[in-house]
Amino acid sequence: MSKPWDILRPVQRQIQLAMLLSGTSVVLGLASLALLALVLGHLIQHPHVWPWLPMALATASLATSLLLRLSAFNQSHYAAFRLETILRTNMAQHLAQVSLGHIQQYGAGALAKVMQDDIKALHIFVADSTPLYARATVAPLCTLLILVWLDWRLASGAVAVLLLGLGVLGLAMRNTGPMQRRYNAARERVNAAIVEFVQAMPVVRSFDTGHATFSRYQQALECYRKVLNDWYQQAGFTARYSFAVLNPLPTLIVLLGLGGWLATQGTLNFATWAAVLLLGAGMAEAVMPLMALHNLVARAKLSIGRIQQVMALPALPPPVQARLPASNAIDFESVSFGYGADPLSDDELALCDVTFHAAPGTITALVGSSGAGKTTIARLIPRFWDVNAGSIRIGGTDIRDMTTETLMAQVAFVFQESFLLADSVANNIRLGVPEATMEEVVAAARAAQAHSFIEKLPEGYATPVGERGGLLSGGQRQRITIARALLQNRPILVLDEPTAFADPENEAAVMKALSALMRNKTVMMVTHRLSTIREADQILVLERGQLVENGQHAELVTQSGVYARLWQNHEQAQRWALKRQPAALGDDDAKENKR
Ligand SMILES: Nc1ncnc2c1ncn2[C@@H]1O[C@H](COP(=O)(O)OP(=O)(O)OP(=O)(O)O)[C@@H](O)[C@H]1O
Repeated sequence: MSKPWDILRPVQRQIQLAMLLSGTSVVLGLASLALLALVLGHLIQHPHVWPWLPMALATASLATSLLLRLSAFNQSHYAAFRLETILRTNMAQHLAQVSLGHIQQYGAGALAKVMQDDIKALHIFVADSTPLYARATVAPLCTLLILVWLDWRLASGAVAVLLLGLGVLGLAMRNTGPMQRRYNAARERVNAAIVEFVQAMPVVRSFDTGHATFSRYQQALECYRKVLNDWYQQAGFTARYSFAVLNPLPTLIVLLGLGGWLATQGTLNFATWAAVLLLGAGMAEAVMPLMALHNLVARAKLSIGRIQQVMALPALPPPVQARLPASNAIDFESVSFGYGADPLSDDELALCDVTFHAAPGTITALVGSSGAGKTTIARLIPRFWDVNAGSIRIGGTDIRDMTTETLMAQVAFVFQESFLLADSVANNIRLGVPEATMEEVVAAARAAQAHSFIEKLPEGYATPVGERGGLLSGGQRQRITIARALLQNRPILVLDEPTAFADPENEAAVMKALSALMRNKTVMMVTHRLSTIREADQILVLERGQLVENGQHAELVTQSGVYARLWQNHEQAQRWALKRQPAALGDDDAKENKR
């Protein structure tokens, strides 16, 4: 991984310029004070001659100092905006290359937080801290040089106060490393608890009125308060003591006392004394921002670490020589795949030596118990992950030899959870086919059994669907996703439990929509509902990552294998449901009779 500050390289020049401007502004500010001291000395010696030139120079350098300070902040803010844009663009471009599996594993929420909060934190760091850093180092150093040049004895007095303040500051910051880490960890926990509390609210409330997540949030808050308390107790007193020492008053008292004594000894003239007082009073105070900067640097490093972690997510290797598929057939050949660190160890294999052929225009159903590997097969086709052994081919071409664009032009997906953008219904259907006309959108919606409910929405096709489609029901969201896939009209269709979140009323509509979508396509369909796959051209039965049976319903059901068992269970469940119905009716009748 690259060094932390490498991330600032694209705006390095601008940051350097901002620091140079800020440093020069400090020097000019000090020069204006030195000139004022000269004016004072001149007026004491020649009270009737107004020193126009030094006055004019002092005013000019003060004005230039202010202007430079302003433009230093302008530069650092421009650099921050530029850096923010560059990082967000780079990250978005990189994430577009990263396999979907890695993105899923990192977590959408965590990724959004890095893209949003950490890049923003870096923006604030570059905008505010860089000119401040130049000021906090250049100001005390230049002041010291001028003081030594003016009078080394007074300079020693001011340095003594500065060293005392720095010593106390050092004590206050002595344990900041571990403390800072504890503080950051506690802050992260509070943030995570807030996100969990808000995101899980609809689910959690129905179970425990939000009490459990709220108490997790409170615990995180309590831990945060404790860390702050400890930090305050450990460093608070010394920090306040160092602030008291570094403030201008102690330096002023030392310079006044020492200067007064030297003046009475006749070894210090008034003009020099006045200059030292004017310049030296602020010397110790000028280092104070260093403490805040120390914390800001630590926080910026944490943000940079997370940004670099995201940028280090491995991108899918591009094909050496891009090839096109010759047909819409899908072939798995001796595919093995594991999610773990040692993917090919037997314990970690999610798929083991899976081989099958799905002919163009046929429906292949994937069945098996939970965790058997059905979803893994579905997700390997769009390269959520790359296989660890064997190969997957579409139309005879290994999917690793296709560009992402070629692969995506072949395959459309409908997953359990349908993802909708916070946009209008029409634009959600158009996703991936932005040039589609309104007629085409409506035709797709009609075929997906979505037209009639869309028409009843307040603004029809222009109705916003809300964040992640939250204003629609599960079945409605699913039918919009199906309309989207219909419009995309890609020759291969991967369906992963597409009716999982549809209520019984919607399920029939979703199934009807799906049959329109599946027409003339090569379909891979993961499902637990065996009733929906009786007509499939082939059924692949998986058990613990292995393909144990392969055939049509009629033949598989007669073998006394896994499918026959699954089918028996399915039939039993159906009979149980049918038996329950009259019983339930009976219960109601009984209640009715009682009334
Ligand atoms: N992202 C992941 N990271 C690590 N392991 C995973 C991941 N996804 C699935 N697995 C594991 O891989 C195996 C196969 O999972 P898969 O989701 O393919 O099964 P499935 O047959 O679709 O199950 P279900 O019917 O419950 O959805 C399981 O042991 C599962 O725990």
